[in-house]
Amino acid sequence: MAKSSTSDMERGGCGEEDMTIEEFVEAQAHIFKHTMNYIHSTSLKCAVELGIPAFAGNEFLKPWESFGGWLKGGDGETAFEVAHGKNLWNYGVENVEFCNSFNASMAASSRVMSSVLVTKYKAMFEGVTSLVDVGGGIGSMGRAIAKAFPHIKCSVLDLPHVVASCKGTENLEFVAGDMFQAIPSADALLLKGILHDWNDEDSLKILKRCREAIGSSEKGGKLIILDIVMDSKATREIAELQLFFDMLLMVNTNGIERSEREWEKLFKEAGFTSYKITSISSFRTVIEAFP
Ligand SMILES: C[S@@+](CC[C@H](N)C(=O)[O-])C[C@H]1O[C@@H](n2cnc3c(N)ncnc32)[C@H](O)[C@@H]1O
Repeated sequence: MAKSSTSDMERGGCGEEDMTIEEFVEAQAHIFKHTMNYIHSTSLKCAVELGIPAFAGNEFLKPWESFGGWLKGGDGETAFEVAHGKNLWNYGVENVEFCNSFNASMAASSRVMSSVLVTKYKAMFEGVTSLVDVGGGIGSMGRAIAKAFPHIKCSVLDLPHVVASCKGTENLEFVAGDMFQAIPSADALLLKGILHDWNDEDSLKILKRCREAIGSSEKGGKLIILDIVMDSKATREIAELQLFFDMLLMVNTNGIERSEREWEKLFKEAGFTSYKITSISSFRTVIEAFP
């Protein structure tokens, strides 16, 4: 769910034509409460996999106070920006403790997911000799792939302040950069929890850079995207959890959780011709996209 224009929101927005903003916020609060109950009832491992600890700090609670005003058309691209004066990624440049704690939570989530990916779904890496983890944080996923597949040359691309003190290994290197500007060429690009952080316009820019980066791969190249695919047939609990993440993204990053139809549209516009969806848990999905 992305922020609609003010007039859209005032008309009810978000496909709920006769909902007022107050009713909308109330409905979101309801989902939030149920989701918290669900998370409480799941294992710690599940909460870590979902990256929940990353969103439990004060920095992520404060934007909710600005949420109502922001929805009504307040300044700032996100409620996070209203609360902190900067977007999430720029805020991390100067707030080292916050940045470290966010990166550590993401790394913990990637540790849980990578162990499943490199064992149960190792076929996805067949024929791959080089891979870039785009927005790969401090390299938890990259390290697991480099270790499991020593023949794959792995790179982790992230913002300079994130990778500044990360050390590589024989087949793992860290690249400081901006995925909107350039992505190193490779047979495969992995994007975990990246595209859902951005609206369609920005996601398309990233996908076009990805398309360029795999363009010269002799093997044809592919993207391995780990994100959510919103599913209208999901159980109520899972649907609420997915909507909860959709709200977290709307409040903090101007991102969106997408349905298959929305993913497909983005892939087509970015020059990908086919894709394959594999559900790896009740909540998370891998989408392989091919040029
Ligand atoms: C939600 S985190 C996901 C991290 C990692 N993929 C994972 O799941 O553990 C998003 C990542 O994108 C990075 N990022 C944000 N803007 C970026 C940019 N312009 N270029 C490269 N990385 C960026 C952030 O620093 C952060 O590490």
